[in-house]
Amino acid sequence: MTHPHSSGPGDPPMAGTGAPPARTSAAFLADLAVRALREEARLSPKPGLVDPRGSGAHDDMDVPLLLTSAEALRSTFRSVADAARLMAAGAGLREELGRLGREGDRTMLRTTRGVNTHRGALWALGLLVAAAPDASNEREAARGAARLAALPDRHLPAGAASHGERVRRRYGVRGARGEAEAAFPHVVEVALPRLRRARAAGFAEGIARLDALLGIMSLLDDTCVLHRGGVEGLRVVRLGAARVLAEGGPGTDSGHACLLELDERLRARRLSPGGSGDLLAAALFLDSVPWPEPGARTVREAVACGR
Ligand SMILES: CC(C)(COP(=O)(O)OP(=O)(O)OC[C@H]1O[C@@H](n2cnc3c(N)ncnc32)[C@H](O)[C@@H]1O)[C@@H](O)C(=O)NCCC(=O)NCCS
Ligand SMILES: Nc1ncnc2c1ncn2[C@@H]1O[C@H](COP(=O)(O)OP(=O)(O)OP(=O)(O)O)[C@@H](O)[C@H]1O
Repeated sequence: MTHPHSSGPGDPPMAGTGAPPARTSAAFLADLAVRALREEARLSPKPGLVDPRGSGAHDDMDVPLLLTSAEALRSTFRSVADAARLMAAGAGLREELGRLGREGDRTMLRTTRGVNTHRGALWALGLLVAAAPDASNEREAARGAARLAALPDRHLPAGAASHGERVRRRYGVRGARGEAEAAFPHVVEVALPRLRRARAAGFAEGIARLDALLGIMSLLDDTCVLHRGGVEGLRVVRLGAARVLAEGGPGTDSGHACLLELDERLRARRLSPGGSGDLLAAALFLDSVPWPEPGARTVREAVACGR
């Protein structure tokens, strides 16, 4: 039996006023990235994550804060897309993206008064926004993003170790950088196929997105979870998500009940699968890019009208 309760896409077709910008313009790509963040935030019920029902496993975030943060990052995504248009995909662009990403991080923290709402999402979406115009499909975009991620950034500050850095050293996982350098396998091989399979099976969009999120959660070495709950916490998240899927997924009554149980468990243990939330947003972004018809070479070339 299918389950009707879940909220999904909530945005009108295109933000802004007047005529839509050219399909590859920086403003357009930034809009797709911000929209992906908004749609991830509004999707419900997400286990352990912030959603319209509340703060999930967090005590410093809610949906309005995520939406404000997403909007504040619009200009960063726009600058990222502009830089990618003007510079060849090499070391210079990598360093410029690093600079813009760190500036975006500061904008986020200023906007949220110090709360890390979107660090991981900015990293993933920033790289994908930079790579999308020179790709003809989502797989190529992920590979372009991986090439950028793997280039050295001489200006990366040596400062205090991040949570991710500590977790990587302690548990030997590769975290957000590893996911990008591997061309976002949890986005391209897990989330997008699940999204499409669930849609093709007739599930509502919100169910398809939850199914994609659970698919990521069941497999990802999420440094947010490892930081808060260690290996045992990661086991709870991964097995819990796999169980929801084994019960029939979020679109069935038993899968839905199992999902709500998992949500309670994650909230009680303060386990937030933030990395999975980021990668769902990355999948929604790639899913929304108007890739050219087969035969045309890239998004950029497919659209004659320039930026
Ligand atoms: C790579 C980043 C995310 C730092 O990662 P690090 O693990 O050291 O830091 P931190 O723990 O603070 O954040 C990592 C975030 O990634 C997400 N995440 C966690 N695990 C994973 C995973 N396995 N896969 C993907 N994302 C994950 C979570 O949201 C987490 O909060 C990034 O902030 C960075 O280095 N930025 C530099 C600016 C830059 O180069 N930007 C380029 C694009 S604009
Ligand atoms: N819906 C969501 N709810 C909460 N976090 C999300 C959501 N979507 C994505 N995230 C990601 O989760 C990360 C926040 O996780 P978290 O608060 O655990 O990080 P932290 O600041 O490193 O750790 P801590 O809060 O334990 O000090 C952000 O980088 C963000 O990109």
